[in-house]
Amino acid sequence: MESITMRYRMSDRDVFYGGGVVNGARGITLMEDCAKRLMAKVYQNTGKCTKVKKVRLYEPLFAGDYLEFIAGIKKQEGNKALIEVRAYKIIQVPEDPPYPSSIDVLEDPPLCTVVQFVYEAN
Ligand SMILES: C[C@H](N)CC(=O)SCCNC(=O)CCNC(=O)[C@H](O)C(C)(C)COP(=O)(O)OP(=O)(O)OC[C@H]1O[C@@H](n2cnc3c(N)ncnc32)[C@H](O)[C@@H]1OP(=O)(O)O
Repeated sequence: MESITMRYRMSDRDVFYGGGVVNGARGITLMEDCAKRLMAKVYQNTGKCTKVKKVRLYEPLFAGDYLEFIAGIKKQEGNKALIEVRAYKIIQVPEDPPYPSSIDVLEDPPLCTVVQFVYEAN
């Protein structure tokens, strides 16, 4: 199955709420970028998103989190594709970091966000 992977570190620029919390829409925007890249890979054009079929926000995202986004095609019919993008937290900042650069590499990355997009290729 065709897929693409993108890694991104959330930063203070991505924070919307107090406590360093990133707004859900920021994660979804990055996930749509992944869906577009997958469309380009499969159809050689980015097409257009016609529907957002599912959005699940299972875990909050914070500045300093490293996310791994994985996009795959769940269903294809003609020029229509149902693309699912999953976001996993692979690294986070420890609660009481001994150094400003301290990180925790998560052995079992939690699934944070799932979005399904319906795309139509041009
Ligand atoms: C100040 C601002 N207003 C704050 C914001 O708006 S923050 C912006 C974005 N939102 C978030 O970051 C929310 C992130 N999500 C959470 O923090 C939590 O999910 C929650 C607090 C919303 C709920 O947590 P909790 O009560 O612990 O939920 P659960 O009972 O564990 O799970 C709820 C349902 O989801 C299912 N589920 C959980 N994890 C997974 C997974 N990895 N894969 C599949 N399904 C998962 C779980 O089974 C529950 O399903 P049911 O309701 O039982 O069917």
